[in-house]
Amino acid sequence: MNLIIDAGNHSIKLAVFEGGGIVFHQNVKTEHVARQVKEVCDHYPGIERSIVSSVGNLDRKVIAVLAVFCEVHELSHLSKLPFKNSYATPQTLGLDRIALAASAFYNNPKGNSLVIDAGTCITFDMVNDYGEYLGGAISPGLQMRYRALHEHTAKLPLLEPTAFIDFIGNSTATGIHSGVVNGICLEIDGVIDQYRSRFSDLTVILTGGDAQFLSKRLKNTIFADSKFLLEGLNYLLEYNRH
Ligand SMILES: Nc1ncnc2c1ncn2[C@@H]1O[C@H](COP(=O)(O)OP(=O)(O)O)[C@@H](O)[C@H]1O
Ligand SMILES: CC(C)(COP(=O)(O)O)[C@@H](O)C(=O)NCCC(=O)O
Repeated sequence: MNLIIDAGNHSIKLAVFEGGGIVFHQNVKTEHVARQVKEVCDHYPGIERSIVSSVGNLDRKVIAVLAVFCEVHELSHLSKLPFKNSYATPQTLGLDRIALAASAFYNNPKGNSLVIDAGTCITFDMVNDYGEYLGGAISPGLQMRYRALHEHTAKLPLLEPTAFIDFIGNSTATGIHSGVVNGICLEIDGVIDQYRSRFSDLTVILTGGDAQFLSKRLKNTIFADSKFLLEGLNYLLEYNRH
């Protein structure tokens, strides 16, 4: 069994894999991770290995707790990758983006894949049909856009994401919802179109905390998979076994 830890900027995800499939997964708040890791390891004594990917503020204590129970691989730019990484600054590439690229590569090794992760940020990551990771884009996420409008103005309220009726907002609230939600959807659809014009037979994956909310609002029909990143980390853990 493998224990997977994905520490994003919003939340930390724990998952247990057995024989390539997920048998347990959970979102945990930062302050509870060390305790939760111990509970999961106690509950699944079959856990032998673990991989940790952090782009957030994961307490080093979590790694120390984990090391008591199993072998730990801390994902880094020095980890072995199954694809060619052509990012110009591999040492600064987000570890979550490496995991997404790994998942894209394993799921579609001979095809073109674009992964869109709608989390704290929205990231776009491209793996081509030669198994080469090219990079992509980093854009503000859904909550971040609502918060930015509130925090950088005197008058705009902080709103929660909601379905809006028309792109012409006729009030402050509907104007904000249109700007944020309609803006993100047009951005994602537009970016997908750009990639489709350059790459034939492109597979597009949408994942991350806001994937479900956004997928039904996008023009492009794409596959939303919430476990995509965790599966990428599990592949990388197996790939980095000694
Ligand atoms: N339980 C939830 N209910 C509603 N929205 C959620 C929930 N959990 C996460 N989200 C949404 O997902 C986003 C974070 O996605 P996530 O993939 O967890 O981000 P990160 O990888 O940056 O930690 C938040 O901005 C929020 O909009
Ligand atoms: C872009 C990110 C902040 C996204 O983080 P997330 O929204 O998944 O929490 C993260 O992948 C990161 O810190 N990247 C480093 C810069 C780069 O990828 O080039």
